[in-house]
Amino acid sequence: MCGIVGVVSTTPVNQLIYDALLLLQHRGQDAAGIVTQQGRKFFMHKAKGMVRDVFRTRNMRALPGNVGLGQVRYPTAGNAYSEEEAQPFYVNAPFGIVLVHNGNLTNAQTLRTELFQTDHRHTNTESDSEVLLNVFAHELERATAGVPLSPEDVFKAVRAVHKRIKGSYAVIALIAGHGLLAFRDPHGIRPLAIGRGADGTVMVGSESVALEGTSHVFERNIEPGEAVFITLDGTVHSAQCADNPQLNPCIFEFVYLARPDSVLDGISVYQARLNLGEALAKRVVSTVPPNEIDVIIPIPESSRPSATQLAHLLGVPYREGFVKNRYVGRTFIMPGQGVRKKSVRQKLNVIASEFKGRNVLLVDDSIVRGTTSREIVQMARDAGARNVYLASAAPPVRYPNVYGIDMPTSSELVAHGRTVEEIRQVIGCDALIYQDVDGMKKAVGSLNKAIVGFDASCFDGTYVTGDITADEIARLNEGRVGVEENEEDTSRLALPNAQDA
Ligand SMILES: O=P(O)(O)OC[C@H]1O[C@H](OP(=O)(O)OP(=O)(O)O)[C@H](O)[C@@H]1O
Ligand SMILES: NC(=O)CC[C@H](N)C(=O)O
Ligand SMILES: [Mg+2]
Repeated sequence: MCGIVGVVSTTPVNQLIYDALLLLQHRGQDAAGIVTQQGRKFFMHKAKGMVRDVFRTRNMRALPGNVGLGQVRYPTAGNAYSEEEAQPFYVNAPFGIVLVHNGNLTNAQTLRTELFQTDHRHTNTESDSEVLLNVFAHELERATAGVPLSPEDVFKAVRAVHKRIKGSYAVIALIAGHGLLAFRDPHGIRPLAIGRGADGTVMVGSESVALEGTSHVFERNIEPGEAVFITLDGTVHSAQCADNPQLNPCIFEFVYLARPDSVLDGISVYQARLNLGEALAKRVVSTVPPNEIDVIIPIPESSRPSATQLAHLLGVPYREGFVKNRYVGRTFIMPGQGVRKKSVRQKLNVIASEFKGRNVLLVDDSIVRGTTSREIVQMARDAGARNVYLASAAPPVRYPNVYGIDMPTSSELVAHGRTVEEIRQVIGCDALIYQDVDGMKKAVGSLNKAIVGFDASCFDGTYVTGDITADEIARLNEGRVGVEENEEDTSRLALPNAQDA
């Protein structure tokens, strides 16, 4: 999950791309980059860090032109610490292409070998996105009938890309002197939308909030498998480039990744979270009678809509018991377990009066490694809570994610191989209530009946692009830097009074 944006306008786009990236900052905090084009020349600035830190005034001044793209990175492949793997990526032939990618390729290693041995192309990083760019460049070279490029040439290249690459990919690319291309994988796992400004500016971005927050009107989602090519005069061409497109958006976008004020694939993220809270209410009453709960407290930020709806339905007061330091980013998308753990305490502090002598029900949107929950439950106890119950608006996360969420191995997931009772003991709460998988799918899916199925692989172990074997998962993690050495293997966590599963 990264944030991507692309713009074709008649006025300078540097500030517009910067503003859109700020609105997508929650999708990636590790690196940021922008490329603009003036004449035939690309201007690029990218570095590690958040948008505000990466772009100083001098960098912004050095990004001229009326067309461009940008990305905020959340590393899920390659090297989380490498400056070179910040996006956009550039290749000089054919024409000159820069590209940004949200998602994760599951056959990047095979493609890297193929690129070298068959296509004779060099990749210089461990990033799957660089592989994607080179596959696209190779196919564009083959598809080009003449200069200037026709939209049909571009679509032909995208068709070939869909045949070669596997995994999840929402992509925006700028082809020098020709236009801006956007396409989505045949399952539409990662989101991508297009909209327009009053002056005719065309914008493509990961979430509707990037369009609306910069005064553009959302027009539609890019369809799974579809490619949209916007020529430099703002004309939009589009074509379906996949043989069997099927919309299977990632359900974790609705649980945690996306901003609540976004609408993705026709579903309001906020409404999805309210529905998850409603479904969770039914699960809570069967475990803890509402009259034994004095107060419901969300774990800020993402669980708030679900917690309000849960409190409303149970008729229990909703209170704020944790204050979030707004200057600390999202902890889940930080690379490395050490920094994630430290950041929970830096990020959240208790209002002790809300806990003292009370039975509290804490609500989170999801429990992944259990980093947040274990700290929070202890903080609630230290603040004097009598009983600390914990409810999760998502089901247990039991399987690795291979589509762009940083959950590469099952051993780091607190729910992997454990019963709910065992997880409860690891987290240290007095009762633990999870959403169930069907309840989650219904809660979100009822908001757009056209969606036949979600990618819910981290919850149900079903991979929409075809079965992913344990070997493939291991191969995907080869060459990853910035995860393993810091990662805490939760299978080694001691259970207080029980044997590990
Ligand atoms: O079990 P864990 O491995 O700790 O992961 C789950 C937690 O991480 C996320 O919060 P985060 O701080 O990233 O963002 P938020 O402020 O949007 O809730 C999520 O909302 C959970 O609170
Ligand atoms: N999560 C993402 O979308 C990341 C994109 C790409 N796989 C990277 O690691 O840079
Ligand atoms: Mg959270």
